[in-house]
Amino acid sequence: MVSIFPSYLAPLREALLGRAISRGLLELTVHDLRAWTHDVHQAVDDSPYGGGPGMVMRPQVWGDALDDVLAGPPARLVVPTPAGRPFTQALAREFSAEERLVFACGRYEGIDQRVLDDAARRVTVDEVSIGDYVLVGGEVAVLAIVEAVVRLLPGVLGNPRSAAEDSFSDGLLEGPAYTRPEVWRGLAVPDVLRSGNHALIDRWRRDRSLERTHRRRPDLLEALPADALDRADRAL
Ligand SMILES: NCc1ccc(-c2ccccc2)nc1
Repeated sequence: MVSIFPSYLAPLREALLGRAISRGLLELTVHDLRAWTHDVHQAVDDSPYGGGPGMVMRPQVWGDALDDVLAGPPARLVVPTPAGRPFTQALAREFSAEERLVFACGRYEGIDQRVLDDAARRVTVDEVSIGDYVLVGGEVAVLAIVEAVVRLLPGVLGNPRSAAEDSFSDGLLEGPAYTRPEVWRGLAVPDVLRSGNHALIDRWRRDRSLERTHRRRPDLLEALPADALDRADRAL
C-alpha cells in the first residue's frame, strides 16, 4: 500500500488480519508516498489544471512510487475513489485470487489521471468505490477492501462455512441472528430456532433473508438470476 498517512493502515495489523500475517497467510507492506519526493517540502500535491477547488496529487511522485512498488511479481493496482466502479463481494472474491494487490491511497481531490493511465500500460488498474460518499482519502476504503478480501483467503477464518454463507453469497441479506439467553429483556428467541427441526430452521432463515432483502435492498432481489428463487421463495 502507498499512502501519505501510513499509520492510517496500522489497524490491518490487529486481530484476525494481524494473526493471518503472523501465520504467513499474507504479507503486508505500507509505503509512505513522501519517500518518493525530492524537494525539501516533500510536496505531493499541486493546483488543478482548469481551476476549481482543492489540490491534485502530482504525477511525478506517484509515478516513481508505483514504478518501484509495482516492480516484481505481477500485481493488480487498486485505487479507491468515489468515482470508481462498485466494490462488491464478487470483486472481493476476484481480488482474493490475486497473487499480489497494490493499493494507491489518494488524498485531496485525487491522483492525476495520467498516473492511472500510465500504470494501466503495465498492470490491471481497478478504480473502485466502497459507497456513494466522499471520504478525505482512500485509506479507510483500503481498510474495508482488504478486510473483505483477506477474510476469503483459505485458513484466515476459523469457520470456512461463514465465508461461503455470509451475506451476498446467495445474493440475499443475512437474516437476524440470536444466542443465549432464550429470553432477554422480555424478548424471546423465535421458537423455530430451538425446535431442532433443521429443515424448518433453514426455511425460516431463508424467509427472513428474503423478507429483509425485499424491505431493505429490493435492488438485490432484482439482480438475482431467474432461477435463484424457488417456488417456496416466491410464495413468501
Ligand atoms: N467510495 C468511498 C471513497 C473512496 C475514496 C475516497 C477519496 C476521497 C478523497 C481522495 C481520494 C479518495 N472517497 C470515498
